[in-house]
Amino acid sequence: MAEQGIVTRSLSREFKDKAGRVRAAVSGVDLTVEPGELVSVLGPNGAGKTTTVRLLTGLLTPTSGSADVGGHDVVRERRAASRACGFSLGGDLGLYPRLTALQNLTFFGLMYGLRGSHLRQRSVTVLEQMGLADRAGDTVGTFSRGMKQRLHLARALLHEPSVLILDEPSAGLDPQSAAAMRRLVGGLAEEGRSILLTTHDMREAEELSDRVVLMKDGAVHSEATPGRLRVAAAARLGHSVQIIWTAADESVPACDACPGLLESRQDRGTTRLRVRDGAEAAGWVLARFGDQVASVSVTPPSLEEVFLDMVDSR
Ligand SMILES: Nc1ncnc2c1ncn2[C@@H]1O[C@H](COP(=O)(O)OP(=O)(O)OP(=O)(O)O)[C@@H](O)[C@H]1O
Repeated sequence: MAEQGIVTRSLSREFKDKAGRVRAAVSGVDLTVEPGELVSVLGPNGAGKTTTVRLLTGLLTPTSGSADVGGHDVVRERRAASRACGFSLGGDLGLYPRLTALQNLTFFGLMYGLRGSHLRQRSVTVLEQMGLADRAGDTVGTFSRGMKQRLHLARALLHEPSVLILDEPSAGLDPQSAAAMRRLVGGLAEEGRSILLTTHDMREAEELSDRVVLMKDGAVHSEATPGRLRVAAAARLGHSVQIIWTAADESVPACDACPGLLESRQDRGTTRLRVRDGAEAAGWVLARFGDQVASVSVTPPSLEEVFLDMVDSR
C-alpha cells in the first residue's frame, strides 16, 4: 500500500527554556521508515520522541533540517504531507467528548475533505475495524481510555493514509486493552502501511517492530531490528543461560567454574547464569553435566535491558 514512508534529514528543533537559554529538543535526527515498515521509537522521558512526532505531523516546524512524509516535505508541502499521513497523538486531546464517536469522525472526515456517502461509509468501516461499531452513537465522554485510543486510531485511518504516526497508542491501557491495541496496530502494519510508533512498552516494540530506533538527548542513539539490538548488547551485557536439571532438588551440580561467569542463581532444579559468552557456557555445561541436564537455553539481553543500558550510557 505505502509507496513512500518517512524520511528525516538532520531534523532539529530548539526551544527556549524559562531562563531564555536555547535547548535542542531534537538535534540532527536522520530517521527513515521504509514503505510498509513499522518502526518504533523508544527513549526515556525527554528524549525528543514527541517533538519528532510533532515535527512530522506539522504541529511544529523544524529549526533546521527537513522531513518528508509520504513523499511530501512537511513544511513546503504541508497539506499533501498531512493527506498522506494519519496520526494519533492519544489522550483526551483531539476528540470532542460531547459528540458521539460517529459525529467526531464526521467532523474530522470533513476536515480531511471527505464528503457524503463516502464519509459515512469510511466512518462505519473504521469504527468496525476498531471494534467500536456498537458504540458509534455514544458520546466520547463516556468512553474508557482504551476505547478513546481506538477512536484516535479510527480517526487516523479515516482518509486511508499510507503512513501512520502513532504516539504511545497503548499508554495507560490495562494489559488486555494493550494486547488488543497491539493486535490492531499489527493488523494495520500487515496491510502494508508505513508506521512510526513511539512507545515506552518494550513488549509492544519487540512484538510489532521491523526496526527499533533508540533516542536519547534529542538524537538517535542506535537503531536495528529488536533481535540485532539485543545480540549487539550481549557483547557488553553478556548472555543469560538457563539450565533445567533432571533432578528438581538441591543435589544439582555447581556451575561456579563456568567460563566467563558474571552471576549465578540456583532455584529448585533450575540454574540461571549470566555469562560473557552464552555458547561457550552452554558447551561447558553440556560437556561436564550433559547426563543431568533436561534443557539448556541461551538468550541475549532483553530489549528492556538494552534500553536501560542505553539510558545509563554516556
Ligand atoms: N514546547 C516546548 N517548550 C520548551 N521545551 C520543550 C517543549 N516541548 C518539548 N520541550 C523539551 O524538549 C525535550 C524533549 O521533549 P519531548 O516531549 O519531545 O520528549 P519525549 O521523548 O517525548 O518524552 P516523554 O517520554 O516524556 O513523552 C524535553 O527536554 C522537553 O522539556
